[in-house]
Amino acid sequence: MSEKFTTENEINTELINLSAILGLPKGTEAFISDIHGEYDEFTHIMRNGSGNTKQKIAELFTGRLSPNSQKKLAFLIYYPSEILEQTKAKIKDHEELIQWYMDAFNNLVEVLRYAANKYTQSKVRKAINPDFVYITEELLYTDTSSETKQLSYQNILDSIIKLDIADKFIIATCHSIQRLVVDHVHIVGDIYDRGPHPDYIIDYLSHHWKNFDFQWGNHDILWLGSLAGSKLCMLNLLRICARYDNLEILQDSYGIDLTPLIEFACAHYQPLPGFTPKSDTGNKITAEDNLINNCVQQAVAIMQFKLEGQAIQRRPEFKMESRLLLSQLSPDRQSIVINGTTYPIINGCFQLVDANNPYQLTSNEQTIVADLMAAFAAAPKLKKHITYLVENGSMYLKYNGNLLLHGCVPVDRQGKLLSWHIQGRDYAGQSLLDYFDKVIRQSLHCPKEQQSFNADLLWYLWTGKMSPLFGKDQMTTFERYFIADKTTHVEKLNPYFTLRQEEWFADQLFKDLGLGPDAHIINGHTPVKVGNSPILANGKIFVIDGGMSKPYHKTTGIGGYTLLSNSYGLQLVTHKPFTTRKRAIADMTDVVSTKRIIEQVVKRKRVADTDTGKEIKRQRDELLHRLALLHAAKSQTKGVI
Ligand SMILES: O=P(O)(O)OC[C@H]1O[C@](O)(COP(=O)(O)O)[C@@H](O)[C@@H]1O
Ligand SMILES: [Mn+2]
Repeated sequence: MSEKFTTENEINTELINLSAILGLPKGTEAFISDIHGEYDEFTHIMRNGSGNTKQKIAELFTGRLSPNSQKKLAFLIYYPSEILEQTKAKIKDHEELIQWYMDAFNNLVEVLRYAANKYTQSKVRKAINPDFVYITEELLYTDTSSETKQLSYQNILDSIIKLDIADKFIIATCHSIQRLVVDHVHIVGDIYDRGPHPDYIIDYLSHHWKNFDFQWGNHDILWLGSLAGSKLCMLNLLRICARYDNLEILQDSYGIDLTPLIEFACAHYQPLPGFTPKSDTGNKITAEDNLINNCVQQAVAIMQFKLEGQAIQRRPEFKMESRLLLSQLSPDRQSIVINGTTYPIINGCFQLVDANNPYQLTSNEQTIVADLMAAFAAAPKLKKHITYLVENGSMYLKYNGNLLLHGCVPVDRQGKLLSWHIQGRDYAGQSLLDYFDKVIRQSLHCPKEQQSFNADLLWYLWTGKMSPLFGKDQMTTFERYFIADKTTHVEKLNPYFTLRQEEWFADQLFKDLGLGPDAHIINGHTPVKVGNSPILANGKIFVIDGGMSKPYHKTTGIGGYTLLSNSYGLQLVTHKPFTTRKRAIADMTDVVSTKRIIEQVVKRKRVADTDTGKEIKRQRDELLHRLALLHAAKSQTKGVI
């Protein structure tokens, strides 16, 4: 601002502009979590403004458009290219098509005007395709009550059709509406893993969306960690990619050559039932991919367990000795002793584990891991995406008085903050979150230090007991592969997850974390099962795991939840499971099933009541000060004369 607004006139104009913004209603924030690479489902939610567009259409058109026509209009806004194509294939009569275009223009401009009324004209202009700014503004701000204006409005619409830019205009207007119905998007973690296209999600956000932020999830940490020099993060993500039939993300999207790994895996391992990959797309996995995924998963899991053993021994402060499992195997590898109990081994694949030195990689394994690390570090698109995730993300975020955090704040059974002693200091609550945040940024800044403390700490963030992003006492990956007895698979959640039902606990957390009494905490991470409520602690804590991960639909029974915060309060949106984009368009299935009002404020919230408002007020004070200086200088000059 320092160079701008120097003359009295400029300052006055900006002061008027800022006051106008402060008086506008607060923009709508959407909270989405656990997208897990489900790009189509994620964009479906973004396209429908997390249910907001449908609501705006109903508010505007009930009594004028039938429910079915409202749905058609909504789908035109969500998927303009596809709906245009469908419509043109159906309507053969020219006159009828012209009428369809006219109706579409009018309806879309009306929705755009309604969505835009919360913003300044300059903000709306930024949401309009530059090719159509003039036309759109003419249509948007024309008062059609006068006869001459009506004629000019009609002429514009006629010209759009005659000039053959009707389709382009419709598509651009629909995109502008999509951009305006939600003002700010928060992604509360886990963009990566399991689903096919986290890469598209990052691309989409970087190209289409200005106002958003990420709070990292434990799965995102694996990707950040891989670039920060953690072999363990890389091996974990590779194993998950193979488990979910998604090695393509590495090979095709990020250009990482997995051929040596695949050849190695297929040469040393035979398919085993416990390593059968899960299909995320619903498509049948080919026999060849089945074999590759199965063997790669085994090869990588074994390297992971070996290097985990080394890290646990290297870092006694992590207190993870109970996870040293390879050394607990019987000499014949047919059984294992855990906590004094002997369990038979299933899916055993320990042929490359040296009984005398179980945590040592073979020389082939060492080469494979080193080459993969180098390939990850040299993949430009991966680097770009991860840098984007780091620069626009954080461990947690305080925004408009609320706290956004993927997992939990580690506490004991009484709800007292648990303290972690690391690198000579104690960290708890916010200082623990800040500590991890700092380490992440540092490690990505100097990613070369493999085996470094920071790299190990990133792996700890994935799987350690004091990790706010994981929030469980242990990750039982080994037991889940190799032991049939399900009691060994249990991962105990931190007491936070039970206590967060209680209002007193929420109030206490607000105090501990420096939040106001009207705050909310928004978490992701744990899928909400049917019958359980995502609204906890009397509406002070929300779990909005989007439940988008397809293999998890069985657990949740629904698609998941998102949360909206607008100028009137908070609304919880329930989504039905999403199948495919094609099916969603063909059946016009709006995945939004219900919208529940959680909290309604008596006084509508304005921009002045938000964090942006605070910044604007700061700017206003600076300008007022500048103006006072100008006035003082002026009166001094007058005095001299
Ligand atoms: O369903 P999968 O692929 O076996 O994954 C289970 C593992 O994922 C985790 O739940 C972590 O992932 P989430 O953050 O998605 O919960 C582990 O605690 C668990 O061991
Ligand atoms: Mn998670």
